[in-house]
Parts: sequence; structure tokens; C-alpha cells
Amino acid sequence: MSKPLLNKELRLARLHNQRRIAFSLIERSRTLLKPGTAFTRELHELFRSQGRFGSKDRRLYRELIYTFLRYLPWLEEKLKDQDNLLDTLIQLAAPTPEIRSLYPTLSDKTAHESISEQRFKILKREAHQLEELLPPWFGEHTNRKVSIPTLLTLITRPPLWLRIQRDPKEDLVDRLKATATPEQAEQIAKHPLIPDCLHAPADYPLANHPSYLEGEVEIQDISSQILLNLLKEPPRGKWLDACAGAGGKTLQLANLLKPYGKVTAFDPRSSALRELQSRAKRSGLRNISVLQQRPTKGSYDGVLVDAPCSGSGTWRRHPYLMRQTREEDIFDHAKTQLSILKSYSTLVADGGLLVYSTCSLSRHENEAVAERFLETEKAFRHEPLSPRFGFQDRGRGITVHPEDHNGDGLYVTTFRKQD
Ligand SMILES: C[S@@+](CC[C@H](N)C(=O)[O-])C[C@H]1O[C@@H](n2cnc3c(N)ncnc32)[C@H](O)[C@@H]1O
Repeated sequence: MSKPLLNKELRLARLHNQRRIAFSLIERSRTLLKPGTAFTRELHELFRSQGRFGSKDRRLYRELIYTFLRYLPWLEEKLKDQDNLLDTLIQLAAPTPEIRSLYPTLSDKTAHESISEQRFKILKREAHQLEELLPPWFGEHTNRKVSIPTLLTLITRPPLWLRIQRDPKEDLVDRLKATATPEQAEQIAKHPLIPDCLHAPADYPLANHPSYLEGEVEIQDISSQILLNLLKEPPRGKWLDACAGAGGKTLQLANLLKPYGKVTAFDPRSSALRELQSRAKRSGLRNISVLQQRPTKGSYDGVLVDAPCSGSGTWRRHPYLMRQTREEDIFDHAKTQLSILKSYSTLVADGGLLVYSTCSLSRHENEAVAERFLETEKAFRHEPLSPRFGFQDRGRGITVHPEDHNGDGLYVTTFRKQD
């Protein structure tokens, strides 16, 4: 047998194997959709159970599984036909290098739709039908009508948003472009409106880039970056980031505070705090401290309560949440949010600011919680956010929708404690 023929056969055998593994993982991932299942952790375990999975394998199978979850209501019937399901998924998924390697297996050689928002058309559906992909209660919960642009955003994964954390010595954009493919390089640019914000394609290989390893840039979704830029006055003094998670906002806050203030971060998840500490170290910022115990005393000029929530604003990044969240979960979250907000409001100094935010698009977790808070906490008044980037606080906070800046969805409102 000649060598090229052998290579072709090996390649086909590999593709066949990849498709078999993908299908089995997709079937098994459906069992992780029960409400309350830690989907990402379980998926990680599922990948580990496959033995020798490298980062490329994980990227490939995750992209296929997440694509499946985005379109689940339309794809369930295709589970009966493995080849048909995989061919469809390969066309719907983002054309990453790993996905591209699967193209030749498409039986009908259909060209991949280059415009991500139009890919659903291969399923012979119209844009308005995309609503069928969302949980039926969702439209009733949002404070803006679920429009076609909303739907198109919710079914596509967002780009990689970066925040410039340190003034770069030389042109950062050029350095990021230097390690990108020509296609990726074309999409790397500074945002024209949002300070320090950079756009890169979702598949940009950032993990080993010196600018990332040395803390010159951090990963932070654009809407999350917008949040602190909407405060009426730049933050000053002593701040508490009460629900800091892995520190996305802690780092940005520390940057905005320096050299006039500092931020103390807390989160009940010690693993998140460990990640926060390593990111803080990388950033070189010295005005961040971490609390391992929930703070019960103290008086802060600002307290940020970025509360745990349903995460519906992050469905495009975490499509499993769209499949796991039930309407009753939203109401449970709202109760927890109100209680967390009230408990940390006691740490706000007289004249200080309390910031409440969620990455939910449900008004029950957002405006309704803020209203209930103001009903009982008479020392606080709503303080309107700054009208920037086209947003306007009409007395009920601001919702940044995923389609506004091609990022996550979130809600933010602020309360001033009276002197
Ligand atoms: C939306 S996430 C925070 C994201 C983070 N602020 C960021 O910018 O990356 C909500 C966080 O609240 C934490 N949390 C849950 N219950 C809490 C509580 N009672 N007090 C403080 N944090 C809590 C969760 O562990 C989770 O990390």
C-alpha cells in the first residue's frame, strides 16, 4: 500500500473514532442536565474517564456538546441517527481548527455557514422560531422583549473579551496579533467605547501568551467591564467585594481604586479565592486582600454584592444553564439574593455605596430584589447610574443585554446609605 493511501486510511479511522466518541459524550452529557448538577465539573470527569484526552480533544468535544445544548429542542429527534446529528452539529458549531478537522466527514459536503448567526438556517428554520430554543417562561421574565437580535446572540458563543490591566509598553494589539492566525488577527482590536477593553475571537490561544501570563491583560466579559464603569463616581476608599468568585470584578475594582483605595474580597468557595489570589499576583496589584471568613464587621465606602443567580445572562457561554434552570429556581434565587444583599448592607459606611448586580436577565432576580430591599432598608436610597455607552438608569438600575455589546447579560443598580 502506498504511503498517502495509508495516511488517508489512518485519518479516516481517526475521524470515525472521534465521531463515535463525540456521539457517546453527547448522549452522556444529557444525563448531567438535571437541575442542581454541577455540569462543568461532571463534564470534566466525563472527559477524564476517556483516558488520554488532550486540550484539543476537550475543546473539540466541548464545542460539539455545547452546540448540541444550544439547539437541543431541535436536535433531540436527530439522536436516532448518529451520522445525521454529527454532520448537523459540525455545521452549526463555531469553525474552530478542531471542528474544521471534521469537515471532510460531512456526507453531503455542505459548506459551513460563515456567518455564525445564520448557521441555524441549515435546520430549515426561520429566525423567529429560535424562540423555541429558550425555556418557555423566559420571555415573561425579561424587561425587554426577546427580539431576533437577542435570540441570535443567545445561540452563538461570545468573543473573547479582554481587559488591559497594565499600561502596555509597546503596542499590545500587535503583540496579540503576532501569535494569531491571519483570520484571528483580523478580529483583534481595542473597543472604541469601553476603556481598556479588547476584542479577540473566541478561539484566540491566550493561555500561553506572555501578556496574559504576566498580567498585562485579563479575561473579563465586556458587560462585566461595563458594570463598574457605570458608577456615578469613580470608586474611592475602602471597598468590599462580597461575592468575589475568582475575582473578575475584584481585579478591575482594584485597578480603578489604585492609588486611592483598596479592595477586600470574600467568597465562600475557597477554590475561587485561590484562583483570585493567583490572578491578583499575576496582575501585580497590591491593593487586594482576601478574607477566608465571611465578614460580619467593618465599615466600607463601597460594597459590591455580585450575587449568585440563575446565570441566564451567561447562557451563550454556559448553554447547560439554559437547559437546567426551571422557573421555580429563579424565585429561590431571588430569596437568597435579597437575604445576601441585606446581610452585606450592614457593612456599608454612612454615605457609602452599595452595588447590587447579577448576571441574570430575569427581573425577579433584578429589579424586584432591589425594590424589596428598598422597601425595608430605609437607610438606603437608589442612586442612579451614570448615563454612559447608551444606557440610562430610569430609577430601576440598568440591564445590559447580550446583544447590546456582544457579551453576557447582566443587571446592576446602586444604593447610597444616608449619612
Ligand atoms: C456571580 S458569582 C461572582 C462573580 C465574580 N464577582 C466575578 O466578577 O467574577 C457569585 C458568587 O457568589 C458567591 N456566593 C454564594 N453565596 C454567597 C454568600 N452568602 N456570600 C458571599 N458570596 C456568596 C458564589 O460562590 C459565587 O462565586
